[in-house]
Amino acid sequence: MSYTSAGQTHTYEPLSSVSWGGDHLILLDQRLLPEDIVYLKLYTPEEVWEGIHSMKVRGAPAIGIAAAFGVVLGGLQYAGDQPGEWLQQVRTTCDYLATSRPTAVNLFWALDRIKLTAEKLAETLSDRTALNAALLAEAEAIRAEDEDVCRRIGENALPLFKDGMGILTHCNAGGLATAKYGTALAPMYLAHEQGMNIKVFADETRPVLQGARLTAFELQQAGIDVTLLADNMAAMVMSKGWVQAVIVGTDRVAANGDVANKIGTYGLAVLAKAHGIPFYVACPLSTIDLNTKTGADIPIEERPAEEITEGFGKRTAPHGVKVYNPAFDVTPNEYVTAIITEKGMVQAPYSENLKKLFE
Ligand SMILES: CSC[C@H]1O[C@H](OP(=O)(O)O)[C@H](O)[C@@H]1O
Repeated sequence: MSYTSAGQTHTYEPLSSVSWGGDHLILLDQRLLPEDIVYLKLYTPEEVWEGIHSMKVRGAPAIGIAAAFGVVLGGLQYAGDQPGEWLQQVRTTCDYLATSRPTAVNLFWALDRIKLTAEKLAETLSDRTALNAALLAEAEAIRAEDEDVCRRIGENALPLFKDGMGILTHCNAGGLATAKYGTALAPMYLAHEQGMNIKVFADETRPVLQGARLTAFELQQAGIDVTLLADNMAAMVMSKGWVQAVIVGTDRVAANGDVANKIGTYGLAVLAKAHGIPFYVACPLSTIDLNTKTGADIPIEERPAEEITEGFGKRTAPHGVKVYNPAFDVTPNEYVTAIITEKGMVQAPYSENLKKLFE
């Protein structure tokens, strides 16, 4: 990727969160960013499950991509010569990886897709090597398609931006959460490539600090003007007139347009409405789940208390204190100005307009 500043063209290669290493999955351990860049080699579905569950890899599309390669690792573990047994191994691996995290629908979308592919392959192929090679090709396709989809989301969201605009975002919906470019951050990269001066305000996003550790890192690496905020500062920044748009990613959009995203998003949407600021959600169609009727039906992950009580490398709360640590919240569709996808922008009435995306 590249951008021009002061007449100088700068090129850089953004970090890749998930890639295939021939017979293993390569994961960038996002828990260690921004201080340490550590790539892990994973050889078993169990390692992939743990990588997703512990958030070494995180972000809805990236989770789905990692899980797809995890299923390939499961297929490679089968040593027999019966396609039916290989298929059962693949199905068992899919069911296992589906238990790694509950909210991001891309996990289940990717697992369903790779399982369906395996079922079709087992009808026509009998050689184990051929079966595994074809399943790997599907996982690679999921990854490659996500990169293209994210770029198209960026292109569709770009018209919402203009020179000098202040944009606030929450958590990390950047290249680290996807195959490349990200969703909410994709238009920021394109705007910057085209010489547009945007000012991004990134919420730190407690308790896992994806905004501080990942979004600020990504945007600084790209030379984009980014200001880091504590999560309690958004209202003041909006009241100063510094923000003209909020754009976030999502982990699951319900059929009625309710949006599950990182905890704190709902509050931002209410603040944006109160200040007359548009609130945009950027996502691929693989994050829109028409089978989930409303936000009330979206499973919300609760994570360990230690994420809150032991941040910053030291204890930050008394032992034994009760902790509530939901990783996501749901923004009702009436707070969502528009949802930007690879197929274009969708606005209310979401129940009918989201359905049209799949027709
Ligand atoms: C482009 S999906 C990004 C989405 O995923 C994040 O959750 P987590 O870091 O817990 O995987 C967050 O909700 C982002 O908006």
